[in-house]
Amino acid sequence: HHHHERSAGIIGAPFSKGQRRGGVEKGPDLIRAAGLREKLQAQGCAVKDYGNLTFEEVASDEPVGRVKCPRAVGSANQRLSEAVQAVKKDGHTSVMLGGDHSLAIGSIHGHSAAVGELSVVWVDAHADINTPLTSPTGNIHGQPMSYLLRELHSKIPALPNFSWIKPCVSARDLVYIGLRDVDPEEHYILKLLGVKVFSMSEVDRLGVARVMEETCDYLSAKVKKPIHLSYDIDAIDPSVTPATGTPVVGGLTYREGMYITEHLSQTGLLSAVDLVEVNPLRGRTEEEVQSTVRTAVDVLLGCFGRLREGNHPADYLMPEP
Ligand SMILES: CC(C)[C@H](N)C(=O)N[C@H]1CN[C@H](C(=O)O)[C@@H]1CCC[B-](O)(O)O
Ligand SMILES: [Mn+2]
Ligand SMILES: [Mn+2]
Repeated sequence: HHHHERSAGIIGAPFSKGQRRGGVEKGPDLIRAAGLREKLQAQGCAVKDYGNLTFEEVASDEPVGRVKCPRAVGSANQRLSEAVQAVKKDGHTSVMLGGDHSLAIGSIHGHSAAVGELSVVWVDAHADINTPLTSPTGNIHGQPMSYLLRELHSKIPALPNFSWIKPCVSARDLVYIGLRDVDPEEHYILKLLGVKVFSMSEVDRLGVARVMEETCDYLSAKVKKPIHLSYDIDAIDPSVTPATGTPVVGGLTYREGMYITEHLSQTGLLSAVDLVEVNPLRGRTEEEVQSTVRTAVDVLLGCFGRLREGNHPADYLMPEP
């Protein structure tokens, strides 16, 4: 059993109740079918697949105020939190395959339970920081960060199956990349809390290399903390990843999407990754679905050391005649 430099613990979270479109629960198995495990192993990464979580059926889940499916979302994320904590305790980098972005609640909560203070890099067209009272839709996939930030705790009403959540992220330890569809209420919150944002305007102005340099300098300005990367596939342009619930034009190129994870991988601080919002039913053709799923896999391979220049095993020896 030779030593592996990197080790991935895969958790499938086939969950869709943080939003209204069926199909996103098929994400985990589609990403597996595209060869995630084999491709990670081929690049020298150890892999343990913990399988798909099974989420308890919630009988009646009437909205609370505007918030939809709170009981199912709260229960699913409590299970996910426990699962991520266990994967971290087993010594792996956690890889959570969604499912919708409400799953970041459990993923980040469980990661923090295992490692303590952490940084969050949120790659997304959206900020997903609405509170239950600011949300325009009531869909919890647009709200996950509001339950996790200490600075917003006083703005969050009690919800059924949410009382287990302890806010575990400080606004100073959060960076957004790729924003281009932010609700006014979210924009107010981001400004109020002084959250670091690299919207698509900054990506255009600075270029992705400078964005990543500034992201990492900003997050490690005081002390280097484990990084939680929460990657919504809709951060990338819909011309590349159309099979997703809330596509927005003007997104990251495939190349920028890869550069982000190549850069984060090389910090050695990447401790957990979410890859969410892949929805095959939102692809108009099989090719649209496959382009989306292949890109999701490539994003994850970048997290575990894959470089476009190529890679070779540390112990490789050229064949001798
Ligand atoms: C609501 C529609 C009309 C709008 N184009 C749209 O999608 N808006 C985003 C922004 N705020 C909304 C919400 O809070 O419900 C939507 C959340 C997207 C969640 B994500 O996980 O995909 O990032
Ligand atoms: Mn999004
Ligand atoms: Mn999102």
